[in-house]
Amino acid sequence: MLALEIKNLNKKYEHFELKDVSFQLEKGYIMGFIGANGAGKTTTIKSILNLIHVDSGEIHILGKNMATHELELKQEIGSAFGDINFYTRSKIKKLTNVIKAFYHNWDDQTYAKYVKKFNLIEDKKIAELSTGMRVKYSLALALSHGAKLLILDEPTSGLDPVARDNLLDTFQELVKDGEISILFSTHITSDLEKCADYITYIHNGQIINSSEKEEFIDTYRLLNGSNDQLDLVKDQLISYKTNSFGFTGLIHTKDFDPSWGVKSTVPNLEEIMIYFSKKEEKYV
Ligand SMILES: Nc1ncnc2c1ncn2[C@@H]1O[C@H](COP(=O)(O)OP(=O)(O)OP(=O)(O)O)[C@@H](O)[C@H]1O
Repeated sequence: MLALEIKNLNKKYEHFELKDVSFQLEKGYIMGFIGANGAGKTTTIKSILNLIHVDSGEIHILGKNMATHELELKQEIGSAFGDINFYTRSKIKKLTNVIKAFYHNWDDQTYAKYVKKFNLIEDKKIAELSTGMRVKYSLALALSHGAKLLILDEPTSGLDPVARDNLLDTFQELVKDGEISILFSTHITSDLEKCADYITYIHNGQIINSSEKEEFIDTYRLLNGSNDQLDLVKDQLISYKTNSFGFTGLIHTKDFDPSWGVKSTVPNLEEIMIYFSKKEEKYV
């Protein structure tokens, strides 16, 4: 079953456009949503949650159309935005009491369990919480109302390495039973190397690749060669950089011909993102 299916999403701003964004997330898995600053991650996430009006496209969550089942589906979705400060002067305890009234499946025991697990102090005001605590509080709320799909916008940005690692462990624990699915955006590629099952990569408002992590990486090769070899392969490269020894460039595996005799390695996610960002300035 699909936890999330996005079909041909289009949204135009004056200087930016989401173009035919489509991807899907299988239930019980973690998908990392990556892209450079301004690539369209938050716009996509807000579109999924119906927080902004889209020009066209369809969102299906747990098999139901978001446009026609929004109220019902909001019960099943938990979301967190790394940078949103909501009701900052309220204490956790008070805010929880307001929020829980909106959810049919709210469970006080589950909430108490996560407050303890995440070391949340209920007498603290939201303004007093660290970035990591805010994300954890959002997660505690989502899990206490039985959310089956977590949509998290940069939940790990602003966290120190230890807090990030803990949060990623929590994500893996949450999906273990196959009931909960997580879509989270990030530009920290090591987060994905650690815990994502699937990766969706957005670049300039368009989905470049959405696939299982190993398959995603296997789509590309990094080539290293001399300047003479560069002349041979240039046209096939996504982009390349030159240095005093020759060149390094990214290529689609399907376009790579071993008979060229050019050294090839498997890139990491960071290298893939870097060379895609150079695509527009190809032949620099
Ligand atoms: N309300 C808006 N009106 C006009 N343009 C907007 C609006 N919201 C976002 N944009 C533009 O859309 C583009 C994509 O922004 P978005 O926030 O989706 O990127 P992002 O991938 O989440 O980036 P980051 O990693 O920096 O958070 C940016 O160029 C941004 O300026």
